[in-house]
This record gives sequence, C-alpha cells and structure tokens, in this order.
Amino acid sequence: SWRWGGSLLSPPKAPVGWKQACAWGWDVPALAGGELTAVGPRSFTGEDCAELHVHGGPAVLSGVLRALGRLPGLRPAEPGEFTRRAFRRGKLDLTAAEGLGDLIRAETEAQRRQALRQMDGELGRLYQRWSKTLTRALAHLEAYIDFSEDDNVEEEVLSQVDAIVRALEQEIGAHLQDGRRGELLRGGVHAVIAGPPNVGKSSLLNLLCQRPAAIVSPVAGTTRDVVEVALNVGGYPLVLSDTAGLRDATDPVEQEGVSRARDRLQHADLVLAVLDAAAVPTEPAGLGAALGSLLPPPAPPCILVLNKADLLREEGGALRDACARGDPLPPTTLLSCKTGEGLDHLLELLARQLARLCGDPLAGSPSLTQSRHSLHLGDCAAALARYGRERRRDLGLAAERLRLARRHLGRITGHVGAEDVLDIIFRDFCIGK
Ligand SMILES: Nc1nc2c(ncn2[C@@H]2O[C@H](COP(=O)(O)OP(=O)(O)OP(=O)(O)O)[C@@H](O)[C@H]2O)c(=O)[nH]1
Ligand SMILES: [Mg+2]
Repeated sequence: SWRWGGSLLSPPKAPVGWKQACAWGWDVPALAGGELTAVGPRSFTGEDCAELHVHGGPAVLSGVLRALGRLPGLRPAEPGEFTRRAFRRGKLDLTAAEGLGDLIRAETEAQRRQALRQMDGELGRLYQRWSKTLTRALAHLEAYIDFSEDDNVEEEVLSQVDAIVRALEQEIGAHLQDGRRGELLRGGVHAVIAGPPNVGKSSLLNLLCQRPAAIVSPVAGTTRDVVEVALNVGGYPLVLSDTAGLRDATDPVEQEGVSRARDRLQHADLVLAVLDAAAVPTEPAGLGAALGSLLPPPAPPCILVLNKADLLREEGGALRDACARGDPLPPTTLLSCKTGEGLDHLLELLARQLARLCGDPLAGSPSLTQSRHSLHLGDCAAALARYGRERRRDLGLAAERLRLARRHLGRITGHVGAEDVLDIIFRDFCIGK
C-alpha cells in the first residue's frame, strides 16, 4: 500500500508493491523530490508500506496525489483505514485504536498522557487479563461439569471458581466506580458558572477565557442563553458555561434563560457559584446558608467565588478569614473581576478540583475512558452476578453466564465480533490514520 503524508492510497484487494511501481516505470523519488521508505511487516499496519517525504506545499501535495491517483488500482484511504488495517492484522486492539483517536484529538497535556497510555495498550491488557481469568474459571467449571461424576475433579474446584468470579466482580465494580475520571478527562470537565443576577458571572467567564465571550452590563438579567467556552487549566480540559442569573423572573425570555441555567446545573460536573462579596454574611455559617439557598443539595462539587472584592471595606477582613477557614464551606475565594485580585487563587482552586475529578492519568490502573467500555463492563458484571445466583441451581446455565461475561469483555477490546462498533470507531479517525 502507498502511504502519502496524511492519506493512504491503496487498492483493497491488490496491494501495489514497490516492485510493481518500479515495473510501471514510475520514478517515485523523482516525482516526490524526496526520499522513499519501504517498511517490512513491522510497519504501523503490519503491511508493506511506502512513505513519500516531500515538500508540504499544497500545490506539491495535490500534484503528487493527482499523479498517484492516475495509477491503476490506487485510491485515497477511507477515514481511519490505516488503523483499521492495523487492527485487522492484530497490531493493536480496539481500546488502543480508541486511544490513538483520542491522542489525535487531545488538546491538553493530561488528555495526551491518558490517550498515550491507552494507545500503549494498558487498558486493553487489563481487560485481556480479566478475560484470561474468566477463561480459566470457565475451563475449570466445564471440567467439573464433564468429569466430576468420574471423581476425577474435586468438589473444591467449584469453590475456587466462585472465589475467582467474586474477586473479578469486585475488581470490575471498583473500575466502574472511578467517578468517571477517565471520561471526564477525555471529554472535558463541564463546569457551570451560576449565581444571582448581576454578581459578575459573565465577567468571570470573560476573565478566565481572556476575551469578551459573554455580554457584560450593569443591567440585572443580561445573560439568557448559555455561553460556553473550552479552556485548558493546568493541563486539564475545562468546558465552562456562563448562565442566566438565578431568580424568579417575570419576563418569559429571562424565564427560559433561568430554566436553561437550572438544566445545566443539573448536569454539571463542577459549579463555580458566584455571589456578591459585599452582599453576603461574613461568617462561614451564614455564607454556607447563602450558598445552600443558591444550590440546594445534592449539589455537584463546587467552588464559591465572592466577587467584586474591590468594593469591600472593613468587612473584607472578616470575609478573608471565613474563606481561609473553609469548613463548612467548599473551596472559597475572594475575587475582583475588575482588578484581577484573587484570580491566581481561583485558578489554583480550579486546577486542584480538576485534578481531583480527573485524577492523575499516569497513576494507578488505567481509567475507563468511554461510555462504550462502561456499558460492556456493566453487562459483564451483571453476568457475573447472575453466575453467583444460578450456580447452585444449574451449573450449565452458570457456565453460560461466564461465557457471556467473557464475550462482553471481548467486545471492548474487539477480540469478539464487534463489527457494528468498528465502523463508528474508525470513522472518527482523521483521514489517513
Ligand atoms: N466593581 C466591580 N464590578 C464588577 C465586577 N465584576 C463585574 N462587575 C460589574 O457588575 C456588573 C454585572 O456584571 P456581569 O458580568 O454582567 O454580571 P452577571 O452575573 O453576568 O449578570 P447577569 O447576566 O445579568 O446575571 C457589570 O457592570 C460589571 O462591570 C467586579 O469585580 N468589581
Ligand atoms: Mg451575565
């Protein structure tokens, strides 16, 4: 196959070899004005590949592509075709392919690290290990079913299988309950700026993204639509939404804005609750009550921002003490969107919360990164739980549960037929990879 910069030209049935190209008398190096590398089976796809290294100007690229396209049997690659071929030849499993897709799309350092780890196959190896454990348990169970009557297989084999399945069920359960760390890091933490009208929510959004993304005005009820920006805070991806001020609005358009704000709050991973520093109680209990009336429990993780600190007079000292004391408050900071005072502290609190939500992508066992994985793992855990229930009644049925659990694991890594997901996964790749 021919690999050309960002795209692949390859006939599906009759790969064009280097010798064939030479037989056509096609002087590739001269055409490309650069070097040609033919790689053996140790290439990305596992196939013989040729890479043309040429100058990257658009005219040169389209000229070479046009020339290649005129050769019989050559065609541009489908999106993700390289990776699909690598998968078909067993060079990588589905989780690694997904990791590669994430790596291509990674926008922050932490995302890059997580994707790289997945692409290296760590997540795939974890699921493979579980799959092997299940295969072993299943083999023992089947041996018991087939041979226990001849007394060749001891009764205790059954309790060993039970113990293996229970341990695996627990391990999968713990993996599933990781607070969606991997998914949050992959898709970005969705944080919502919420608070009463006119406290400086839109000013805060603009300050954090360093541009006038949202309209700011002294009129209470200015923001109605949700304004969303994507940010990189300390290497972690943050999707920040500015929302309408929460109040019992009479204007129907503002009412719709408030309803959208509440909807966003319900799905938020993190809330930046903004209050006017000059209009809040100065002791922690009173502050906690003000926050509680804004965000009734169960509230998502939150940072309390007391804005307009530049307008504070003598009450500033007491508020500063309250912020430093914390408990019973969430992480709290004084801020002035006008002067920038307190911004460093807010960014520090934000980075800390993001690190807590997303975790260290390099620490511990690799995180679950896709809802596709959690779906299959959930089904796998459910099958293991049913094994526990059915095992005393019907060993044959219990064995079938283990087979089913193993199939679900196999669908994550692609070792069991997963044709329907293949199209979706590889379609999402950039052309040529
Ligand atoms: N002095 C002072 N004024 C501020 C500060 N932050 C915002 N303001 C002013 O407060 C007013 C309201 O600011 P916005 O950012 O529009 O407030 P909001 O919370 O988005 O308001 P709504 O969209 O109406 O809910 C504007 O006049 C801002 O200039 C601050 O830190 N200090
Ligand atoms: Mg606003």
